[in-house]
Amino acid sequence: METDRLESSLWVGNKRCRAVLTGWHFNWTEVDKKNRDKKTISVPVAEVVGVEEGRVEILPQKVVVETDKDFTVFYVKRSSSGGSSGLLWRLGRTQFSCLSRVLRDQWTNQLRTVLKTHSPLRPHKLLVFINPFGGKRKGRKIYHSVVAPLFELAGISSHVIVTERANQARDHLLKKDLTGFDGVVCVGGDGMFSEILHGLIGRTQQEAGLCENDPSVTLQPCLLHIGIIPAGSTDCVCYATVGVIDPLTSALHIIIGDSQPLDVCSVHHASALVRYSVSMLGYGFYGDVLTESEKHRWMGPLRYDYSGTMVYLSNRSYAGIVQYLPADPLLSSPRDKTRCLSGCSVCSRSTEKLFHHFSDSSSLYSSHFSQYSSETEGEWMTVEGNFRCVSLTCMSSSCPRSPLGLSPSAHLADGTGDLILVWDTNPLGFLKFLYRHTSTQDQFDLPFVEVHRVKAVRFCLPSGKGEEQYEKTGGSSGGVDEGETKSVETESSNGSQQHLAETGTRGELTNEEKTANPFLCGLCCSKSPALSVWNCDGEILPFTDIFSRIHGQLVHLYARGIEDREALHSCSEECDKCERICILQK
Ligand SMILES: CCCCCCCCCCCCC/C=C/[C@@H](O)[C@H](COP(=O)(O)O)NC(=O)CCCCCCCCCCCCCCC
Ligand SMILES: Nc1ncnc2c1ncn2[C@@H]1O[C@H](COP(=O)(O)OP(=O)(O)O)[C@@H](O)[C@H]1O
Ligand SMILES: [Ca+2]
Repeated sequence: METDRLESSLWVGNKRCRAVLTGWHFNWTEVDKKNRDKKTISVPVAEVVGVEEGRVEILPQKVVVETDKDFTVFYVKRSSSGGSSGLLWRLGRTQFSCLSRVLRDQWTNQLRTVLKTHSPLRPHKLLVFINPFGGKRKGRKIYHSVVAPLFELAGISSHVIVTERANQARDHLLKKDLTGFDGVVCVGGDGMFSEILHGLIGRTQQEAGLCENDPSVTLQPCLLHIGIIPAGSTDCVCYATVGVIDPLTSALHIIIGDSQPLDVCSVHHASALVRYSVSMLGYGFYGDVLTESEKHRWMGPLRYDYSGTMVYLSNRSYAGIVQYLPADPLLSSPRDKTRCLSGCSVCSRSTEKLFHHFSDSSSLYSSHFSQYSSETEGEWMTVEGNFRCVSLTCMSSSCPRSPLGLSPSAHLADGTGDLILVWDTNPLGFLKFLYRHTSTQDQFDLPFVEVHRVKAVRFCLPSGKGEEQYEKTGGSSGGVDEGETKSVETESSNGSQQHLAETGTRGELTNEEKTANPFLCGLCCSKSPALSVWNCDGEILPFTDIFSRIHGQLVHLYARGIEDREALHSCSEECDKCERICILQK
């Protein structure tokens, strides 16, 4: 790396500094200070955003003062982020003065060369889709005032498309020429991200000659990276992969070419692909919340709180049979209280398994489709009963509404998902479950909740009951069968079934609770199970019977996972102890 090294005196304001550029870091230290006060500021080359000749400002407005001996370096600077779990990134800026123009040019050229050679994933050309109607309808403004100036500074050229209809971005990615693009950026919410996801996965499989409808196929990972500039309602994918909802932070992750692999869940019905999901595939409560919220789109992001309250008050439960293929319990567990953070070791181990130790996963799933198959890898579990909700998430699905998410210990890229089963319970119990999502209290530590780390899931309505036998949303048509039971079974994948246990419906009100709260009793005792829909990352699915499977690391985002705040020093300004520039508050 010695050829990349450059060292000289530079001035920052009226202070003389010794500046050193190696292949990995750009450091400057004030030289005239007494030894103990000496402070080195060190910026990893990977986090340099851009270098400009002269004295330059970019945000909030571009101001350039052209001079011969000055240059300005822009880089990532961290700051604490209020209530969110991750770190906010800001644009750090330092102006340097040199003794001569020749030295100035040497610094700017060398910095640019090092950037090119040591940050291979930085994008040069991006395809940007803006949903002008997402969230609070600020997508266009956010892109043009915050993101575009930074892309220009970083020398990224972008082709911008403001969408005029739903699915335009998906169709573009499926059909149009994508030559020369390094990545695709969506400015919008989870729905917009989902369009990009479908477009890119579909395009990649088309080009690889693979059939997406076959659930046993090992899908081809997408080469183009996806960037998300949050401008939606839930923004769960952004929050769960970056830790904050902040367009500037996300733009900086895109510029420096961060890379975060992400698991994707495919959803099939009757041997055809229905959709892909990354955040939440939810039946019951979340399905009904989505159905209700679509009627109130005009409320913007608040529609979910309003609809959530309405659906909660309607107090429904939903019957179903859930089958799941557990993941290896030795690798991790949804209740191990760990969190998937930047550089997560569970995800790294899974990268090795997925890509260096190639095995044909089709045998795992084919057994479930072909009853004649003799494959016996994995053992399917079966449960049946009445649920408040059944959710599958292949990441934590944290969002501002729920800072730790649906499954706080889920991993972004471990090739598994977490299946959360909330059995029918009394209204107070279910409220407790929901409310725990807003705090650090464990939502799985309730007697009517189960969570399983899984590789695949199947759901269907109880046998003999067609959809027509249920009331679509919330009608009450008689009492719950008093002696109702749920059953837990295992099924070896060659088809034989083995009965394991039988337990009564959980979560009924105790007599004391009934006396104390006749309203709740009235709410809870009069409904028969209802029929719901699947909420797949904010889209309603047209089928209730589904098969779903997790595809490890199918796409890559311009992100790096949530940075651990504790791992950074708590310094009040630029800090020589950190490898990074941080401005965390004490
Ligand atoms: C009492 C407080 C309860 C708070 C419960 C919070 C649970 C939050 C779980 C969030 C999981 C998010 C998964 C992400 C899904 C998104 O892909 C997807 C699409 O997003 P987009 O519109 O940005 O495109 N979003 C959604 O489907 C929204 C799901 C949101 C559910 C929120 C439910 C709020 C419930 C409020 C219940 C209040 C009961 C009060 C009783 C008096
Ligand atoms: N120009 C458009 N007009 C109408 N719908 C659109 C347009 N562009 C995208 N969409 C759709 O809008 C839906 C919601 O978008 P999203 O950006 O996720 O916002 P929100 O988070 O508020 O739901 C997505 O499913 C997307 O397909
Ligand atoms: Ca996962």
